[in-house]
Amino acid sequence: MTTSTLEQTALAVRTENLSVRFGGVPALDRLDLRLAPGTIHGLLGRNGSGKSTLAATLAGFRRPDEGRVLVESADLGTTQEPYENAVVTSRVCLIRESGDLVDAAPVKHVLGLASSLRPYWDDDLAGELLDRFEVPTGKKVSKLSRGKKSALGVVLGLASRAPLTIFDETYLGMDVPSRNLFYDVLLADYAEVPRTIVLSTHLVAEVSPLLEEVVILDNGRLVTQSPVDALRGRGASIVGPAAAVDDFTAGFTVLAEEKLGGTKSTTVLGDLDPALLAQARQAGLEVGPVGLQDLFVHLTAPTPGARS
Ligand SMILES: Nc1ncnc2c1ncn2[C@@H]1O[C@H](COP(=O)(O)OP(=O)(O)OP(=O)(O)O)[C@@H](O)[C@H]1O
Repeated sequence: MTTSTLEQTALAVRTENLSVRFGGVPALDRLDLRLAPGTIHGLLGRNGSGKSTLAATLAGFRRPDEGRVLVESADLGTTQEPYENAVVTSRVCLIRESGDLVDAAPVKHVLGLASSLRPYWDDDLAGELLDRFEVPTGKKVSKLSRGKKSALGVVLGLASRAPLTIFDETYLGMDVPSRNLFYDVLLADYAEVPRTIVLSTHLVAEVSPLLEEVVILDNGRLVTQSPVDALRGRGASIVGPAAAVDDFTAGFTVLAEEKLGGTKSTTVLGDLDPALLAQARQAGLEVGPVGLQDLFVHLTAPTPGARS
């Protein structure tokens, strides 16, 4: 399969009024989302916000209680729903933290199964990644450490080259060097074979450099969906002499503050117009975009009376 053919297959996803309930309690509450094809999306939310439920529903593992999930691609022809739809599910790869791996099976068999089931599977990539993550292919899955199980999940997800690939906290079990390797290989392979990728996580600071668009959930509801740049433009970080920073940021909603000696960095919410930017420069202050993590914490902060 050539790269241009693969570009034709990148799946666009949308949800309409999507709700999923457990025992009558909504885990997803009337979500209207759009995931652009050929884009790396961050699916962000605090614990219990509905990320895994959404990931499973997008992948066709769950039937919506209300509303629907719709996917389309240039080569699919028609818009289709993933649930109980083999044509769509062969194009979607969901890798969960649990791994969904048969513990008794040797790693080699898991790879053989993936290669036979996944139409876009790339054996060379799988081999290269297994080497780089040092996953022992002769062992049974049950004998792998947590980190190596996660690495195997990452290999399965990337080598599947599925038009919609979803990593649901897959890499949590991996140590920092392995996670960094994951981010590097993900970006490199995405550049080679563009597809729709969803990274579900609460490690916001760590994954933010990879993301092009984000969906933020809170208590099953959509807080915001936005390109990362637009989101980061919703605030600013002001750095400079502490007193000057305090003067300048008085009256703004402060998201975060950090002080080192006489220098302070304050992150504020709000649009800084050109006049304010000029004023900041005159006061010797540096103005940068807001960190995604600061915005995330602000946007998902508990509000009095909110459902727990
Ligand atoms: N199988 C289930 N049975 C009952 N309730 C469930 C089930 N799965 C999820 N829930 C509930 O649905 C809500 C959303 O859970 P979900 O696992 O989707 O959130 P999450 O954002 O992935 O959380 P985390 O970051 O902690 O993994 C939670 O209130 C959770 O308790």
